[in-house]
Amino acid sequence: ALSMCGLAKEYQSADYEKKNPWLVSISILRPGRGTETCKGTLVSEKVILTAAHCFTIDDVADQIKVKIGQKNFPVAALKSHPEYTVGKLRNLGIPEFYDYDVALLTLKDKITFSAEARPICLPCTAGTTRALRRPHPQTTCREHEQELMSFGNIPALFLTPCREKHENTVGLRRRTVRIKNSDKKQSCEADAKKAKQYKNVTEVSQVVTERFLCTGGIEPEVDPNTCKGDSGGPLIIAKRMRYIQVGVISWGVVDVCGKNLRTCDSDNILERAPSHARDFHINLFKVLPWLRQELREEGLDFI
Ligand SMILES: Cc1cc(Br)c(Nc2ncc[nH]2)c2c(Cl)c[nH]c12
Repeated sequence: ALSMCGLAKEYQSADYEKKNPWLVSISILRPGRGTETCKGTLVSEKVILTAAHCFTIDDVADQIKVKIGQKNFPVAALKSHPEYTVGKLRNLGIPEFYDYDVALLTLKDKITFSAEARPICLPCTAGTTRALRRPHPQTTCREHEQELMSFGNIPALFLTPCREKHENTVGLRRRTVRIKNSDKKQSCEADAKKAKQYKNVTEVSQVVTERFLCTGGIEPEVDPNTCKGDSGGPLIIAKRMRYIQVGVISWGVVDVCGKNLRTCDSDNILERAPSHARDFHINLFKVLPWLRQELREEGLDFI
């Protein structure tokens, strides 16, 4: 049977690889310049979705290490979105521009799905129609967007590493945020100008384009924030224990983490982040033509 996307072990004692079997850790080895780490998601038997800004023009596939569950997988190819151009606005004094900040890694070999390695659901695929318990093929892509991204501030979640208090191991925590999609959208986007890299931004729409979803801040509730290392990770909407990825974590206004990991226990919920600490994610509904094209042979059955 077609593998079911967005399905995870839910029992409390399951380790985090089983609770988030699509989460991929990506390390890019740069001889003499250390290693950059990013996150990504498994979207088919051999393709990983992540952020384009994790890579530089000189990175080649064999420098990239991918870990899913506890296993490492070699990478065959890296392809960033053709419209991603980080230096596009340099002449306006804007050093980093994250429009179309998405990329796909293709693994050398197909992965056998297991409790530790399973794909997440992507918008406008038959898998998401099934996950939403809607009739296939009658259900349309527009209906996916209406059901998932309807009006209002949409509850969503992202995953961030944390330090297990007692052992010295790294855990993973689901953090709930609200996608500001209505009355709070304007003020969410306006805070982009408070990023130190964006002091020369005159018009917010220069850096917050149509491709972005905005989370963070303290209205209607305090949202946790991403860290740089979360780049490329998923922004997920959970519907009846099925998980659908609607965004890719791209950039944020304040790097609330710095070097030290936050502890996993939930007592430090009251983050010290300022109200203008916002995060911006590439909206997968806005890069569908590219996803369809690049994933056309992955058996995802786009609708
Ligand atoms: C997830 C993430 C990525 C990047 Br790149 C950051 N850096 C940045 N944002 C604006 C310009 N550069 C941040 C910050 Cl800051 C917080 N979270 C981030």
